[in-house]
Amino acid sequence: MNKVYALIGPPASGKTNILQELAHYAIPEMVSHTTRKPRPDEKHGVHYYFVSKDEFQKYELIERVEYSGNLYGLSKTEVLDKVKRCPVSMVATETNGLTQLKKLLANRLESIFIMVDYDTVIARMINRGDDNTLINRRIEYANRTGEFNQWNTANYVVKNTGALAVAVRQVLAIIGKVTLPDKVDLASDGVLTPSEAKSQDKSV
Ligand SMILES: Nc1ncnc2c1ncn2[C@@H]1O[C@H](COP(=O)(O)OP(=O)(O)OP(=O)(O)O)[C@@H](O)[C@H]1O
Ligand SMILES: Nc1nc2c(ncn2[C@@H]2O[C@H](COP(=O)(O)O)[C@@H](O)[C@H]2O)c(=O)[nH]1
Repeated sequence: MNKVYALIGPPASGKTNILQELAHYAIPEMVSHTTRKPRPDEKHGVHYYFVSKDEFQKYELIERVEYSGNLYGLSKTEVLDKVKRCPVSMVATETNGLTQLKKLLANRLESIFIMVDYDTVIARMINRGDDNTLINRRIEYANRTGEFNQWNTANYVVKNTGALAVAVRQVLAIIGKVTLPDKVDLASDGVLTPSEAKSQDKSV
């Protein structure tokens, strides 16, 4: 059964960055439509389909939300195409989107909560160039919709307060894309178990 993993969590927890890294492993992301203006490094069709409010109304969306004064939504075509074609696909969404996707995808969908603390969220939003009004709106939304507490209900939790690569590796492990190296034969490597060492009178 083809699976979809939703990355959820507070603003600036790193959902977008993690999805960008996963793209290097050929793990596709469902691209949503938004009326928000692109950030400096964002590309149309990669991070979002950036559209006007009028255009936004024309798409057949399976879910939509107003978030911080902008509209966001996933088109039916985008979701069904990815579910049909891709063994694993990813999506970043806020709370309402997750609820809608669960209704549609049922047990094809699993959620991964990207956990960061409050202070880190604020610092990253300032660093990202978000202004104070936007930061306040996003924090208010996150508090109101329980985005800091979704670890309670998510299928998986990944902490993203250290190196991004660590969080990415954990997500890869959850979605079954990390293969373990071959098991090493410790005896043939000259490493002794404690009982072997004792029998050879070597301290360990
Ligand atoms: N592990 C990390 N260490 C340091 N900075 C990070 C880490 N992960 C992400 N960031 C930075 O935090 C900021 C927010 O990341 P990102 O945009 O991926 O978060 P997001 O969860 O998608 O946010 P939003 O929900 O607000 O769109 C970015 O500037 C990003 O570079
Ligand atoms: N319900 C939906 N939420 C979405 C969608 N695309 C993104 N998002 C979430 O919105 C916020 C804000 O994103 P930003 O890129 O403007 O900072 C974040 O939580 C995203 O995960 C969507 O199609 N539907």
